[in-house]
Amino acid sequence: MLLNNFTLNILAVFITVLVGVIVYFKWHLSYWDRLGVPSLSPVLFFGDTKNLILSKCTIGEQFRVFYNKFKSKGYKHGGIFFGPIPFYIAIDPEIIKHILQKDFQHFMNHGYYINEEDDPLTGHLLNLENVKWKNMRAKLTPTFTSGKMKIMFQTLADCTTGLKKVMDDSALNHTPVDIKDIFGRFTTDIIGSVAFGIECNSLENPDAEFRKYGKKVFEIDFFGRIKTLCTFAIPHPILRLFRFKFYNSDVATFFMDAIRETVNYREKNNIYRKDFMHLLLQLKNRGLVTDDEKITGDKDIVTEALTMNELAAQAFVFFLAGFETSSTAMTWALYELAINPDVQQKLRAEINDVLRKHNKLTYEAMMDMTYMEKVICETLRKYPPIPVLTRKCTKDYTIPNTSIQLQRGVSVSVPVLALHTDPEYYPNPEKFDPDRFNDENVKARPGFTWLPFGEGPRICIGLRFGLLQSKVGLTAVLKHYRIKLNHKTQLPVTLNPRSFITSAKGGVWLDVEKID
Ligand code: HEM
Repeated sequence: MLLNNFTLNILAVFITVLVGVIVYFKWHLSYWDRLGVPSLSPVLFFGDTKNLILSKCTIGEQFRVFYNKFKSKGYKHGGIFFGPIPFYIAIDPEIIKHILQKDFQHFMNHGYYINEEDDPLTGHLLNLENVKWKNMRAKLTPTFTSGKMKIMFQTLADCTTGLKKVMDDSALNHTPVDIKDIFGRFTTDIIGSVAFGIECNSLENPDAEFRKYGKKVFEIDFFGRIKTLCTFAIPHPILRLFRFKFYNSDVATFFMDAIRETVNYREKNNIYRKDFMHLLLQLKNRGLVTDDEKITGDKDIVTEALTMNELAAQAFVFFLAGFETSSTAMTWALYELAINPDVQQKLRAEINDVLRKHNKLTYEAMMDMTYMEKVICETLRKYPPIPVLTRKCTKDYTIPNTSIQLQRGVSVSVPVLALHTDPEYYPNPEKFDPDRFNDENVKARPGFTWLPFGEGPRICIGLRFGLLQSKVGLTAVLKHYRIKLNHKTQLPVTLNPRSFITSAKGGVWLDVEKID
């Protein structure tokens, strides 16, 4: 009898807690309705993102479903639940413009996890917030000017030798290439060289350590997904209290050691090399970027210099943000060129004309390739490597022309893939048509409807470099090889739901024919 009473009491407590939790979550899930923002039909635990959490679609596709649902009802914005987390979605380009540019002070941060003490590589530009971000952005901006791109160009062009060798082997042996893997090795070699000052040789040796760890950063397994969700769901001060680390320790150790070794070697031997690492060393030792070859010596410090950990985190983000995005863009470009041979031929004709005029591959030649630019823009439209932009609301904000107030701390998103495939802005969006980026067509479209690099003060700092290395890679391939789609490519092509970056499930496989 005593036991029965005890059991009943436990049961009663359990049911009360359960009912309490359910009531709380029901109330929580009515957050957008209470605010007056159009919402969908969120359910417990999954929110509105069941398909995404169960890996049935990509984040870009999931947000496109939301976008279409809100837009079809005439709404300019909406509110969804990413699991239990409320996310505001801007649909109307005018609202997007306010968020990314006009009212930037309210949306300055990405909201990603940062723990400089226990996980120093998280202290990079993409993650930094508020004043720290502003200062770091100001310091790094001079490293990405067109002048600096020009200086680095040869280091970048040198990596095409390895690329051609791999393509030659494929053409000679009639073996199809997994082009994403080849371009991944190409951009690893480039960024390894310009950001770390290391000859990675991953084109020659696919098992090179740099390639191995570079891939590992992007391979998000089950625990990686849980970790990522934690960084959105749990307040960051609590995570920091428990010394939560985002990057796996083997990855962090590899990159920290590689950077430390390069820094020590260059400082000890006063080495000058035309690359990002040289500019980062100037920032560390002199506090600013200059046009000379000095990395140490007189202290010209005008602002605070970078610490060793800060330098390492910035070199790391150049790698993180620079290799997979560009290799993805080049992969999709070749996929489209393989299935649109007329566009491939037109682009090759431009490459031949421009290279004949300039005699060799130079920075100026790359700038002259205007059709190439359009092909890349159209590729980034159809397949934006980063399909959704995110921001954190950092100050309460009244949405323009409404009385709705977004609260500080709420996550905000811009559904890039959805905008890029909206027939209102891009008629017949499935068609690959570089002429959409002719001057008159660009002018006819509303602004803030092409956002592969983001926009506003937080726009991709490496935009120029990303475009440049994509142009160089495509030029090196198309000048010497005709490409066709190999039957190993899974058709119709679908997006890989296990990747945050917009990539093809099963990869893109190409047959390569050498042009004499
Ligand atoms: C095709 C190539 C690339 C694409 C599509 C791309 C795309 C993006 C996007 C969408 C963002 C976020 C912008 C926003 O939130 O508004 C970003 C930020 C960033 N990207 Fe890129 N990126 C590319 C290449 C590169 C390269 C080559 C580098 C460096 C070498 C780089 C470094 C960065 C950094 C450091 C940030 C953070 C900027 C900040 O928060 O201030 N990216 N990129």
